[in-house]
Amino acid sequence: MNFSRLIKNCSIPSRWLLANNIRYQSSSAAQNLIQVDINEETGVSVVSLNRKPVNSLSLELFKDFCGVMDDLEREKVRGMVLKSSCDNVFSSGLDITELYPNPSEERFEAFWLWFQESWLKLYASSFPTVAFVNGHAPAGGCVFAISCEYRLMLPYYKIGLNEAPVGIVATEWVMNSLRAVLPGKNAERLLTSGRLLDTQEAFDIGLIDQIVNNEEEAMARSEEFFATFDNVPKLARALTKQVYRKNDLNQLIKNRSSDAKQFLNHILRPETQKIIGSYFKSLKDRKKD
Ligand SMILES: CCCCC/C=C\C/C=C\C/C=C/C(=O)SCCNC(=O)CCNC(=O)[C@H](O)C(C)(C)COP(=O)(O)OP(=O)(O)OC[C@H]1O[C@@H](n2cnc3c(N)ncnc32)[C@H](O)[C@@H]1OP(=O)(O)O
Repeated sequence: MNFSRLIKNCSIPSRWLLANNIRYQSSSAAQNLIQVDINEETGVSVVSLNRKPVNSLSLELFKDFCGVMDDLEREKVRGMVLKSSCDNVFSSGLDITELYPNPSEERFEAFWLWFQESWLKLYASSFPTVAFVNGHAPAGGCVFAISCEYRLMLPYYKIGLNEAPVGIVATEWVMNSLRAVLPGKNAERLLTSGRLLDTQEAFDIGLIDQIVNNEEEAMARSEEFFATFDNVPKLARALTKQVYRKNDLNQLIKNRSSDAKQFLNHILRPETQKIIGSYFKSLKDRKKD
């Protein structure tokens, strides 16, 4: 195998960004949408999604996430723990206001490309990744979690890919990330039913790896996970992960602009807009009851 070609092919940021003529520029330093804390002693970085109240995923959050991932690659961190700094919610998924009502083509295209970019950087990161699911993780929240290598979750929350009931078809690369974590038939059932599982159910079918009771425990379990790689050369580990995930990555890399167009066409269909609109209204109305 030609390793130098492989490394070049895995040079995640520049190759993929330049292909789409988009470059990282921190969009929201003042908003502090992502908090990063690197422990100098252990080399572990804790990345907290911080878009109050429920970490809905906006264009600005995706841009900042990509910037953070680039920084962590440069810093050569030993591992990353991804968590939320919002109460009770890991992430509520894509910000519905990016999808409804009828987004402008320009904004939506940028939104989707940065979302793809976030997934590519997380899914192919050279360092080990742990999701500490410290709150509900529907839809895009679940995608963040399944794109990491290891999942820890607090009890009594919900996780799953509920795109279908919201009128959205999860894209193929999202389905592939789920298939990488769950055996075929469970993955398909989770996607087609859009059912959200509670922590125990998610553990029972293998969607998460461990249930933890608090943050301290989560950090201790993460440290144990990172320690399993301490005697493995970093480059060999990273390339093994990237080659193992290569088919999933290539499926998106080869189809980035058609993926964005397809999703936009789907979102702009009047029937889809209607379903998302009534779903969003039901979210707002829930509070009034
Ligand atoms: C590596 C990168 C991976 C990224 C992957 C992303 C996407 C994957 C690909 C495919 C498609 C994905 C589609 C989606 O994600 S669509 C979004 C689907 N999300 C949901 O269905 C969740 C909806 N929210 C909830 O169920 C609940 O809010 C909650 C998360 C369980 C939290 O409940 P809680 O009671 O604590 O809060 P509220 O419900 O009162 O919410 C507070 C406030 O926020 C508004 N809100 C909630 N979710 C969203 C959202 N996703 N977008 C925009 N706004 C949201 C809610 O309406 C409230 O607003 P208010 O004005 O009433 O205060």
